[in-house]
Amino acid sequence: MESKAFIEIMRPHNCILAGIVGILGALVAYEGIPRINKLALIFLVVYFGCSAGNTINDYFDYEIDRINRPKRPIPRGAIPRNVALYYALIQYLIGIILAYFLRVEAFLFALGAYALTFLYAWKLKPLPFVGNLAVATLTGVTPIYGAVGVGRIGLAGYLAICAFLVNVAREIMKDIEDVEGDRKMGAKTLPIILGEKKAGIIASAFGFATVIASFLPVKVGIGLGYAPMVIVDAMILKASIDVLRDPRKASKAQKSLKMATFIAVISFLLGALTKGV
Ligand SMILES: CC(C)=CCC/C(C)=C/CC/C(C)=C/CC/C(C)=C/COC[C@H](O)COP(=O)(O)O
Ligand SMILES: CC(C)=CCC/C(C)=C/CC/C(C)=C/CC/C(C)=C/COP(=O)(O)OP(=O)(O)O
Ligand SMILES: [Mg+2]
Repeated sequence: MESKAFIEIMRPHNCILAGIVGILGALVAYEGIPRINKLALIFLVVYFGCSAGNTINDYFDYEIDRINRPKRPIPRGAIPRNVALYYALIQYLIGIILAYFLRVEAFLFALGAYALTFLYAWKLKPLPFVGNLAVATLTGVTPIYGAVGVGRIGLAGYLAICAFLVNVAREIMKDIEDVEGDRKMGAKTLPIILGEKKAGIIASAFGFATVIASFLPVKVGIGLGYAPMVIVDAMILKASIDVLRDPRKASKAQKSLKMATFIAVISFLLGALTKGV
């Protein structure tokens, strides 16, 4: 067993970003700075929900990852499959214990989100579009989780709409990217059911919807710090137009959406901290 594989299987880059989005949700909802211990708990509950979800995802995706992602920890033999299962359950337990120290609504919210990450990996992923919606919902509610953790919703609702829409677009683009391996395994993803061209049209529609939704916070006077959103919208528009024209560009487009998401999170944070400027 490789010890570093226990970090790798978490996909920490995703989980750190998700945890930051949880804190962002709390900041834009609270319109101020909540207590640091509360922000730390929100970050960790989201982090462990994401890391446990990634770990259990690789546990259930063992067969398909042997084709699509053979270098991942389980297919390459760095972590035995049964050890990955126990490791995921331990991460779930840590996150739930930490959630207990937040308000009861946040504890129950975490239970539901954790259950959905497990259900996605276990049963929902092979279902056409349902799997995409499940991941996008989990990703979308992350800022809402931070807001629930501090007891208000505020601007976090706009963050959630954008997060949901951009992740539906990205998940469909990832399915187009994985269509060969998924077809061999009999998965029923949107590009397999409808064809790559139609799936590309749907993905780009969600991309365009994200750009429109990204203007919502401007309505409520988010600050000048929001200016980097112009770069985000340009990246999303280009990725969406590319996939609309040629679904074979889905791999590059999904990576571009991931980068756009990272810049958008920073833009929302700066915008919230400069609200009214
Ligand atoms: C206008 C715009 C783009 C706003 C962004 C809104 C926003 C706050 C997005 C953040 C969403 C979020 C919580 C991202 C965290 C990263 C994450 C867990 C994404 C979901 O990943 C699932 C994906 O299938 C994992 O695949 P991969 O990234 O290839 O490992
Ligand atoms: C709101 C709370 C408390 C937690 C949310 C936790 C978060 C941010 C979840 C985000 C979505 C997520 C990371 C789900 C885990 C499952 C996952 C990795 C989905 C994508 O996996 P696949 O569709 O198999 O694609 P790859 O494995 O090829 O990346
Ligand atoms: Mg997977």
